[in-house]
Amino acid sequence: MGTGKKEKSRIQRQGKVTGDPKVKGENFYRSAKKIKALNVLKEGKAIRNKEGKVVKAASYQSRDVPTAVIEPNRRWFNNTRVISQDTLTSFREAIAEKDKDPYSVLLKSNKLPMSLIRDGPKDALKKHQAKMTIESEPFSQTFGPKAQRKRPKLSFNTIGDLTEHSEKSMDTYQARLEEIKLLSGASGYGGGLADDDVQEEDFSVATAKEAIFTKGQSKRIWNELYKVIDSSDVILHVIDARDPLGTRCRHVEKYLATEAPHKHLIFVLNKIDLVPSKTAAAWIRVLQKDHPTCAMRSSIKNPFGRGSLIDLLRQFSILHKDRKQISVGLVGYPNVGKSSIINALRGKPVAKVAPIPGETKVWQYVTLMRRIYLIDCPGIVPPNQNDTPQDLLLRGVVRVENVDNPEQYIPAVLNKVKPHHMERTYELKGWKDHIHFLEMLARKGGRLLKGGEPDVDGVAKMVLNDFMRGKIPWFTPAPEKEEGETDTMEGREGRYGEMSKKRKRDEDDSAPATTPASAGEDAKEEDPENFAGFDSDSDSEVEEAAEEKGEEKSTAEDMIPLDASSDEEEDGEEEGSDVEDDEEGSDLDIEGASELEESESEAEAAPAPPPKKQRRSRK
Ligand SMILES: Nc1nc2c(ncn2[C@@H]2O[C@H](COP(=O)(O)OP(=O)(O)OP(=O)(O)O)[C@@H](O)[C@H]2O)c(=O)[nH]1
Repeated sequence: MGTGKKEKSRIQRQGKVTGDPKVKGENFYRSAKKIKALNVLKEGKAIRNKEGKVVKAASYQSRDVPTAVIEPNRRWFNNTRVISQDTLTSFREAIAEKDKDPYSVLLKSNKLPMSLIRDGPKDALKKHQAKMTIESEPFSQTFGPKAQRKRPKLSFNTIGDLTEHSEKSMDTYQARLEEIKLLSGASGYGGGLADDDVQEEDFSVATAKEAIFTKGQSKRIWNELYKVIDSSDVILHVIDARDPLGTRCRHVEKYLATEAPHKHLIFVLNKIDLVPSKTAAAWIRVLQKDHPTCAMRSSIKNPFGRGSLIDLLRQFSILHKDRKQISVGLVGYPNVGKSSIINALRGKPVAKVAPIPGETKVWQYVTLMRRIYLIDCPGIVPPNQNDTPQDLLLRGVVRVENVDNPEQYIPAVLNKVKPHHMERTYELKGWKDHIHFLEMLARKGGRLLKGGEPDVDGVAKMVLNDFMRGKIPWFTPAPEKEEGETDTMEGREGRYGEMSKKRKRDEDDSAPATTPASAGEDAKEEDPENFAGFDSDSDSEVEEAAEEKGEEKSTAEDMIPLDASSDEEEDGEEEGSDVEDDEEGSDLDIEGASELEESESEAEAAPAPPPKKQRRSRK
């Protein structure tokens, strides 16, 4: 016997005609619904009185709720797990420990009850209590003569007072705005800012700054940053090894921790060839407490740390196997070497590198491997009221040629660099103050103005450039070691580092070395394997020379605007990059945005992320 359909066709086939509905097949079995309906009929009809009114309703007509005990069952609450308080506590502790550890990654955190872990029982209780207070406080306690709640102190009682107050504060605000505009050089809007731009600026800073000291703070640059962060799965925060705290951008760290905790943040301590290896190691120790940290010397010919960084990125790409590719964004202060890292990783000049800040104008994509894309971001400077122009200048944020009275920053340079390093670098001795130093230097180099006056301004700019480009050795010592930490700064006296013996020997024997290569020798001496120093024809030197000659610097020849349709270009013939030999494949391409829509001078001190839909996303 088959199913209804089969049975029907069998009957038809055999030519049997049957009127018997009981034959197995269609309608043979009664459904549960039908059985229920039949049972209702069995239970009898309603009892009616003589007049035909219902005295006792039939069971199917009754509206009484039947008394029944339902056995409780955990399965009612779908997808729940019941665990004891102890298990919850130990789970909470274990996960919180993993969550804090920068070296472990919590994948699929959305499947874990993270609110239980993050808020903790006490916080949750407090929140609940606060809510309850608001909800349960009776009207009489809140308002009226017996009110217990404190009244807010308002300086006005009527709506008229309020209007007057707001008008007054608007007037003072405008007056203050005018005053700051005058002080900041944007007076009469002759500072090159359009009327609207000036309106947009946040002049809440306590001290007026020259416009050039707001570089890297414009709304456009911060929009670029948020675009890069949005599009990246891994963020490489590039830090200058000479001033790790100064070039550490805590704003980005905080933003990632609160807004995008699923993105991986890695510190890359760049330019380690310019600091002694022990200092680099000490800073790595400090930084890696917060996030995984890699050390880099970004040179195409002689890089350091390239292999381990590529390995790390590969691990992240394996971690996100489900994705077609991962994007790695490089962010950080201007001139810390973001583009140089990209070039070092690729093993050839693909991104524009220059010894001047603000060379990268817009974000650009570079393919490292088939599954790993790199995104270069323009240098950003988090606005900080405590940062003086001097701090910003010495961090390399500002282009020295644009600075007025550069000699005013020389005392800070002399303060940061050990005197004998200055003496060796410039072969000078016995200056009384910074002006005397500049005059001596100008006379020595024959940099004289009309009438034999020393060109103090020009020499001061040269010294500032030498300071920023690593020609003058300097670095910030790492904080004191904690108990149990082995690496020390022994043998180094004072606040700032000593030159290595080898460098001293070299310089005794020959002319003073004033190149980054020589600064790199410090590290080389201490750890010859790791810190081989830049070659004499290193990037910075080549570029500097090119800059002096007015030549074009190394750039990506084939910069394609981001919006351009060619998303992936095959470029498998390049040499010198073992990245290309990656088993993943070798489709290498570069994309860059060439158009620069807005002027960078539009400084805005509030780098809040724009709404996501406004950011230009590549995805
Ligand atoms: N000595 C040394 N110099 C480096 C290193 N990395 C970069 N530089 C130099 O630092 C300067 C700035 O490098 P860039 O790669 O242009 O820096 P950036 O962060 O991209 O700068 P922006 O375009 O302003 O964002 C260049 O002169 C590089 O040669 C390094 O590891 N060691």
